Amino acid sequence: MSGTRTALNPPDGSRAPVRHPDAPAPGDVLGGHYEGCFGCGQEHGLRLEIRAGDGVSVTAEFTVDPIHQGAPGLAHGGVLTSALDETLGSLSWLQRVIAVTGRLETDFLRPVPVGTVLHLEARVTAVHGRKIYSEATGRIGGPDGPVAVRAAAVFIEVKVDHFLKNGRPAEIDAALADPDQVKLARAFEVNP
Ligand SMILES: CCCCC/C=C\C/C=C\C/C=C\C/C=C\CCCC(=O)SCCNC(=O)CCNC(=O)[C@H](O)C(C)(C)COP(=O)(O)OP(=O)(O)OC[C@H]1O[C@@H](n2cnc3c(N)ncnc32)[C@H](O)[C@@H]1OP(=O)(O)O
Repeated sequence: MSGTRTALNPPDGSRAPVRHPDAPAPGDVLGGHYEGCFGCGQEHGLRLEIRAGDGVSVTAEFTVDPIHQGAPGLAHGGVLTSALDETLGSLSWLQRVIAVTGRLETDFLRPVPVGTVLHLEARVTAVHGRKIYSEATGRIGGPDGPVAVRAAAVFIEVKVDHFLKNGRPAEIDAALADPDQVKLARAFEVNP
């Protein structure tokens, strides 16, 4: 097994993930975490609408449009990885923890034609300190269809400060001027 794979395996002493008591109910649509986000913003990008699942899991449907092509008539692998990344990132809502992608590995198992509705599912498998281990699949034809893409990831828990310190000031100032954005950031920081 390679070193990179090892980093995606929860170490000894990991704990099971815990669904936050105030997590959205299974089936509820999670709001986006930021309107400017390429993954979940509704004005541009992938416009993903993600729903809470059971346990610490989420689901989403991603329609592959012509702007998502890599080869003629087929989805670009980087776009599919972005859809997986966003779906995995939204597991934050179930745990009420802010986390960013540390490592993300995608297996591309089948080509995904334009027009496909990719059925995405992601879940947290384990937590070790600030490291959150998770997995996702994208299936063709329905939630039980064949797996076209599969990902394993480690997300790292961060505080709101991570964005305040590292983001470009223009966008940070605009986010801080938006009461809904500030309310969301506070809700994620208050964790029992
Ligand atoms: C007012 C504005 C508010 C806005 C936000 C408000 C609310 C938002 C709510 C939720 C949404 C949050 C996020 C967005 C969600 C979805 C979008 C999709 C997800 C993404 O697209 S997000 C962008 C891509 N992402 C990055 O932009 C990360 C760049 N990166 C860094 O910023 C640092 O690199 C960081 C912070 C990751 C770590 O830095 P650090 O100094 O804090 O921590 P440190 O290095 O000490 O690591 C601590 C432990 O993590 C292990 N560890 C670290 N890195 C690892 C790796 N790569 N692989 C495996 N393990 C790793 C260490 O081995 C150690 O493990 P151990 O504790 O066992 O020793």
